[in-house]
Order: sequence, then structure tokens, then C-alpha cells
Amino acid sequence: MNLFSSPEHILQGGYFHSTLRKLQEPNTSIEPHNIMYPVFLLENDNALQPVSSLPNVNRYGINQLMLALKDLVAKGLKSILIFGIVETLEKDAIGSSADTPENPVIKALPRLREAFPDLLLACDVCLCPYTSHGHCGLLSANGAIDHGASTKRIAEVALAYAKAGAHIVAPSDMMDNRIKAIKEALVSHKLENQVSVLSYSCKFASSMYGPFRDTMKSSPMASDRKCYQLPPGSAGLAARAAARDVAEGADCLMVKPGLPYLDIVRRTKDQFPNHPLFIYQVSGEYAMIARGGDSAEVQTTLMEILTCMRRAGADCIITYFAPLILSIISGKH
Ligand SMILES: NCc1[nH]cc(CCC(=O)O)c1CC(=O)O
Ligand SMILES: [Zn+2]
Ligand SMILES: [Zn+2]
Repeated sequence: MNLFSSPEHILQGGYFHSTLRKLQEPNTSIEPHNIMYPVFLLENDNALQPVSSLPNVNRYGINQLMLALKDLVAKGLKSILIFGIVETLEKDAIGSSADTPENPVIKALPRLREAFPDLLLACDVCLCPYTSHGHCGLLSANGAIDHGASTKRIAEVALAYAKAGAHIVAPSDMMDNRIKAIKEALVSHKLENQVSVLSYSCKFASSMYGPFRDTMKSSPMASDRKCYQLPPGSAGLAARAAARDVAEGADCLMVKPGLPYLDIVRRTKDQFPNHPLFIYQVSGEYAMIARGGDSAEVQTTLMEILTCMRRAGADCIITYFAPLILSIISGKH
């Protein structure tokens, strides 16, 4: 008996044809609704600044962003994640400029809602772009993070974005119990059925955020974020953080960064199969892949990575590659 010709051991017969192969890859397709595009919004309406550490990524004033989005929405873009950057508004200890009427995100939301009625608008909610000390929360007198005060402040900022027209508020600060505080703020203003909460539930203290912090000018002035972002080796804390955020009412969960954390994606999806799961392909990951330009090899590598993220359990991928992905997949549908 020759093992190599034994019928029950023939595997390749099931996928010799490309259509057969598709059937072997369930729930891994990359369609426009599986992609969310992060955008950097400046105060100056007409500004357009390339980000040197992130090829093909720009920081936009709202007028320039509207032009860029017009093109992308025509190509199928379904959702964006907005990050505000202040240059003339002052940074202070409590991040006051996060929710003043002059904040670029607050000013832009009504215009975006009107110009792109079908585009899903998510806002990153954090204090680090707006605090003088650069931390994601508020500091107490001894310099430690004050979670209670931070959570209260984060909920105020989330509510301001919700009132201005955000469909999704996405707190990335990692302060304890912020999801509950945000949900309560939405309920008390009767916005709970018009605004969804996407928690950066499993966010790790990664060294792959460097280009983003340069872009946002949001690095901490002293110390680091290891006391509130998760230790990269800890699957246990990630599971507890996701469970806590689900209990507090999070509508969607997130794992961040992406590629090195696919085990966390799979565990989180298995733990909460009924919550949409986002994965953030962060700036450092983008920079590593994008170095090859947009050659055919970069494109196939990128699509492979996205497929693997979907296989691991991600429903939506937040990625600076969104424009390239849309042009790759629009040729295929
Ligand atoms: N508020 C924190 C925040 N919001 C988005 C990113 C990273 C995104 C990226 O690297 O692309 C970070 C990480 C950090 O600075 O600690
Ligand atoms: Zn932050
Ligand atoms: Zn953030």
C-alpha cells in the first residue's frame, strides 16, 4: 500500500481551482466595509502636509480632506477614523482644546456629515494630542494617572464629538471604566441610539506607534504609557480588558497593533463572537510594509496580511493603506 496514492490523504484535489480555493477561505474577503481609514485633521482649513515618516499619508485641513475624501468615497470608502491635531490652540493639563468649539474635529463633523451622508464617521477620543504633558489621561499631584478624573474628562470629550455629529466615538486612552462613563453621558443626552462606542479594548504598549506620535506631536513629555497600555506579553490582561469593556457596554472591540497580535485577535473573537472586532494596523507596521512603494510585491504582501487579519477574526481593519486597498479591490469586483 503506497501512502502517497491513498485516496483519503489527497488534500490538493480539493483546491486545485481558484474557485475551489475561495471556498477554503471563508470570511476572509476584503470589501470596502472591512476597511476604516484613519485621517489626521489640522486646524488650518487649507493645509496639506505630507507625513515624512509615513509615505503617501497626509495631514489635512478640512478643505483638503474633503477633496481627498470625494475621490475615495467614489472608490467605495465606507468609514474614517478622525484624529485632531492642534498647532495654535493651547495644550494644557486637562486637554481643554480637545472639545472647544474651535477644535478641528468638532468644526469638521457637521461639514463631513453634510458632504458625505453615507460615510461612517468615527472619532478617536483621547487627551494626548491636547495635554501639555502628553499623557492620555490627567495626572494627579504626585504625577500618577488619575483614572477617575481622566474618565470623567474623556466622557466629556466623547460627548462633545457625539453632539457634533460623530457616528462612532473610539476612546484610545485606556483609562479604567471609560466605556461606562461614555455610555452614561450618551444616555443622559439621549444619544445612545445614534452613537456607537468602539473601545480600543486590547491596546498594547507598543514601540510601533512612533511615526503616529511624530505626526500627532503627542509623545509623553516624561515617562511612558506602560502604566495604562497593556504589556505586549500579556494575553490575560487583554482578555480581562475586553470582558470589562463588554460589560460596560462597548459596541465594538479593537486589538492594536495588528500583525504581531493576531493571537489576541483570535482569542478576543472567540471570547466575544457577537461583537464586531476591529484591528489597527498601526503606523509602525504601515511604515515597514510601505517602504517598497506600491510595487506589485507590496500590494500582494499587503493583501495577504489583510486576509490573515480576517482569518484571525478581525471584521474591520483600520489602515493607512485604505486608498491603495480600494484601488486594488475595485479592479476585482
Ligand atoms: N491615543 C493614543 C493613540 N491613538 C492612536 C495611536 C497609534 C496609532 C498608530 O501608531 O498608527 C495611539 C498610540 C499612542 O500614541 O500611544
Ligand atoms: Zn492618547
Ligand atoms: Zn488615540
